[in-house]
Amino acid sequence: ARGEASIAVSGGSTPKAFFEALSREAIDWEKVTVTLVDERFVPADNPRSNHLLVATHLLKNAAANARFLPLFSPAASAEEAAERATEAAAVLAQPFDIVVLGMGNDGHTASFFPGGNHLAEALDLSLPRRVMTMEAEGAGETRLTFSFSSLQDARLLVLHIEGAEKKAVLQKALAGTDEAEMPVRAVLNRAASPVEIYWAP
Ligand SMILES: O=C(O)[C@H](O)[C@@H](O)[C@H](O)[C@H](O)COP(=O)(O)O
Repeated sequence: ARGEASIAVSGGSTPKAFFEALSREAIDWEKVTVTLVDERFVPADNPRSNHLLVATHLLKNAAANARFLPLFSPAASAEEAAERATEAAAVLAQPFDIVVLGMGNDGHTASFFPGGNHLAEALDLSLPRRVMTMEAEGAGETRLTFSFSSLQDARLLVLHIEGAEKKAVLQKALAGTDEAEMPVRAVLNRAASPVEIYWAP
């Protein structure tokens, strides 16, 4: 419809089967830009890299022709890499056509972790679309993440989760409003776009 499309996907273990299936979809992938909701601040050859995950499971078959916009770059600091990613992402039409979020058992989504050093800022809708850094107890390495303002008005906003434990975590998130405790609540309660929840056993 617009001659191009963008999709921001999450990393972690949940999306692998989804990526494998999507990679075989016969669409005009050369008009699609794939990017990441968030990334670990590691190079693409590091097993913790979400770029590596997407390259392995999605950017192949029909989807090999898609454009990919990484968040990581070998900058002197995560902050510098975040600034570069923000500039690179600015060429994409806004809002994202599709955003696919995961959720951790601690109620994080993207890299919006409970206790994250930039969590309040990340969830502040008065701040512009950007890629920013995040550090938190449960995050492992420093993260690069799109802000909530970048993600919350996607034309299609999806929360993709699997298993009984995450179903219980989702129920707990839906039962409360404290976003510092469970940052996924920002998506569930304040996103401009309706959230389509896909749960598999
Ligand atoms: O970089 C990441 O890890 C993801 O973006 C993160 O937000 C993920 O969606 C959740 O941690 C769920 O991960 P699992 O699918 O592995 O449970």
